[in-house]
Amino acid sequence: MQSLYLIGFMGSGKTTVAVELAEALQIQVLDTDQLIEEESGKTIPQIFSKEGEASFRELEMLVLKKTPVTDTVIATGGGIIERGENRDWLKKNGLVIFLETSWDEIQKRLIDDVARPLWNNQSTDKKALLDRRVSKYKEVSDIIVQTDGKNPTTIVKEILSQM
Ligand SMILES: Nc1ncnc2c1ncn2[C@@H]1O[C@H](COP(=O)(O)OP(=O)(O)OP(=O)(O)O)[C@@H](O)[C@H]1O
Ligand SMILES: O=C(O)C1=C[C@@H](O)[C@@H](O)[C@H](O)C1
Ligand SMILES: [Mg+2]
Repeated sequence: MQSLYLIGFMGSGKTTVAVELAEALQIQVLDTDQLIEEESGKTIPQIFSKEGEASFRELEMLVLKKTPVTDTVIATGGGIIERGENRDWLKKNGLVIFLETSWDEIQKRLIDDVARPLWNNQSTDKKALLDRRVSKYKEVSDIIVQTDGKNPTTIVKEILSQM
């Protein structure tokens, strides 16, 4: 089967849901953020602080294009859709699932987060970033699941019912 790519904003649950979806389908799971950290030998906050966001986006594109296009669930980073090249690649190669999550819900989920450099950057307007990205997530998605107030098991069931 075609690989399943989970997309959505920080805190939408891509990493969490990917594990459970892969388990349900009995296929492997990958996460582009984890692959970037493994390949670079650095954490995401280190890459952002030492090399900058542009360098992170370059690594992210290279990692995305190396992901297996069959039999895998792949959690992506929240900004994977920022590059047109990535959007084109996702549309061509994957079954893309958008975990749509409201601003209020995202704020609740990430209240204690310290690992997401953009979330923790006081000069970034996160609400504006979400608003700007929503149309890009929708542009590439084959399936959209609303996640507010639902647990990962329910979200997985809804994904499977739409496949
Ligand atoms: N459906 C859910 N309901 C409540 N909390 C959730 C749900 N899904 C994930 N969470 C929690 O929200 C936080 C963020 O989840 P997760 O890391 O899976 O998001 P993500 O979409 O992978 O974010 P990122 O884009 O930064 O990688 C975690 O603390 C996780 O436990
Ligand atoms: O939304 C984003 O731009 C990001 C989300 C995370 O998954 C990581 O990819 C990184 O922290 C950037
Ligand atoms: Mg994640």
